[in-house]
Amino acid sequence: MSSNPVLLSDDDWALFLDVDGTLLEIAETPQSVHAPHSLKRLLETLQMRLDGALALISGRSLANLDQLFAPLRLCASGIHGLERRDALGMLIDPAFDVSGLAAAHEELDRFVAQHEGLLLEDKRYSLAVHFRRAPELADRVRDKMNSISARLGPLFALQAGKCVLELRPAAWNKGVAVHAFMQEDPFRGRTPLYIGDDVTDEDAFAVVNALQGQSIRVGTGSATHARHHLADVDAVIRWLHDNPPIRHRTVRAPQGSSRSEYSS
Ligand SMILES: O=P(O)(O)OC[C@H]1O[C@H](O[C@H]2O[C@H](CO)[C@@H](O)[C@H](O)[C@H]2O)[C@H](O)[C@@H](O)[C@@H]1O
Repeated sequence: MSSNPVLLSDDDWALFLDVDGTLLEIAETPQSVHAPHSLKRLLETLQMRLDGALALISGRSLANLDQLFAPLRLCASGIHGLERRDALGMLIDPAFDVSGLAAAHEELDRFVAQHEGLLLEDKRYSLAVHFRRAPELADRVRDKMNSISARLGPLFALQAGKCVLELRPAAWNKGVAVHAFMQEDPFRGRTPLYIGDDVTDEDAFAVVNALQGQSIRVGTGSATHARHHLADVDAVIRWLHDNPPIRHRTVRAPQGSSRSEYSS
């Protein structure tokens, strides 16, 4: 795995960015993160230079992403690939029946109330239990989520993350979202570049690799499909500033040979 990703200068890039741990430093609770103005400006600039081929691919809900990055309303996928907003601003929100989660919600409400430091995040289609403030409870959370998962059956998957375990619809993942964006303008025909930091980004790395794109894992420690590596959130922001993936337009020279030029 290379720690100095290099972009081929004459590719037309489509950029996919994970959020927590990639663009935003991990914080004690989901609500305590903040997207600085400089980050929003960087995303806006990249989006323009890519003619719109930039999407956030997050475990957070779309509504939550819009709050965090307001006033930007970027192309995005929320809840690990389940929700999606395309480049026309259209919402693709599969009518997934979540009634099966109601009993799990009640059970987890009680469980979290009995264990100080745990936090239940209800994302409508999924339920996440955070234990960042009580890491000693990790095994107990795992046991509880495993037992609920077994009762819910194969429609829901148990998703691990950073100090979190989540029950989410099994049919979607971040790879599904990246694949869907790549079928649509302005992503179609581009070379995908995905940057992410967590186990939930691995499906997307695999899809991007299969499309001959670039995959970059942030941080170290776990096995990964990613082919490149950046150290942390600061390194990601610096790298995006220094190596902005942009759109190149191939223009025909008079003799019929071709050359590339930046679209900006
Ligand atoms: O796919 P991502 O955009 O990376 O989102 C993954 C999860 O991020 C949030 O939880 C994580 O970040 C919190 C804030 O830094 C942190 O307190 C928590 O421990 C992390 O797991 C978010 O709350 C989840 O819904 C996302 O799935």
